[in-house]
Amino acid sequence: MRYGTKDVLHGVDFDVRVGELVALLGPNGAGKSTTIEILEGFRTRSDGEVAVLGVDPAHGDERWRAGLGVVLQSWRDHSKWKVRELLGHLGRYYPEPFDVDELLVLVGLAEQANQRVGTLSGGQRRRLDVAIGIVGRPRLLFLDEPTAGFDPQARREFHELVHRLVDVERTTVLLTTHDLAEAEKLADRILILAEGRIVADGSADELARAVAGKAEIRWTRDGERFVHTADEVEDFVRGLLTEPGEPVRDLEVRRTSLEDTYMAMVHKQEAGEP
Ligand SMILES: Nc1ncnc2c1ncn2[C@@H]1O[C@H](COP(=O)(O)OP(=O)(O)OP(=O)(O)O)[C@@H](O)[C@H]1O
Repeated sequence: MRYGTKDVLHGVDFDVRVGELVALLGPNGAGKSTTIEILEGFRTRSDGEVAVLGVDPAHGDERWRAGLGVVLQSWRDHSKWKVRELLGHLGRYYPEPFDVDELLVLVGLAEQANQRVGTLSGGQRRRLDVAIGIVGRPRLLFLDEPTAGFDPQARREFHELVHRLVDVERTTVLLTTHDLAEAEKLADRILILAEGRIVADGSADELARAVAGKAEIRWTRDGERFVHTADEVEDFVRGLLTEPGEPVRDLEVRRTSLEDTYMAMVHKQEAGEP
């Protein structure tokens, strides 16, 4: 993808399977929004091939668009509407919308059904954004930094909602986030984008193993603290526990975190390493 004379995406090539939740990670300016906007049909690509629900987004019609869910911060324009009325109204634009009461329960807004949008809390408004994004029962949902600004409780509730959408509705989700714990918790697969290229593609575990297969093992024995890195954790721990001598205490096994992996992958790309 090129803006003017500047190429911002290079050979970005990936497939998302039905029912999969894929997280797109990357530093600021990596090209996440550009990628998502091309897939949503909001931005015309300068080159390459794209198919979303079997259709080129540059030529997607109304029916195609009805299969997509896009979560925008749209509530601000609707502050005088009551929650139930707004969802009922928006649902009429789709061929097979959610039943409004079912949707309110799904997103956890049943108690706020008759409240005006302008009186909802930040977390409740974000749930309403999601409800608006999914009112047409999309097959594919785009979530762009969905929990930015959430408190821990609202974040947890939002994660449960996304899990329900994937498990119960079989919705396919493409999510961007800067929250690595969120990606690790939600995503079946993680794509890391750096400088417009995909530098990693796999589950959180697979990515961690690709960077460093080792795990760090810590323990205390006879009042002394020990740290060791090992490839074969189970073998090492079994040996440790069956060794004669003082008992092992405070045993901890720490795998490479997604943050370690992410930093290593992005740094490698930025340093121009193969
Ligand atoms: N309309 C535009 N015209 C020119 N350049 C643009 C335009 N939109 C984005 N860019 C450039 O394209 C690159 C990718 O931007 P993009 O917004 O896709 O990144 P991002 O990964 O979503 O970043 P962030 O995490 O900051 O949201 C950046 O270098 C940005 O400056």
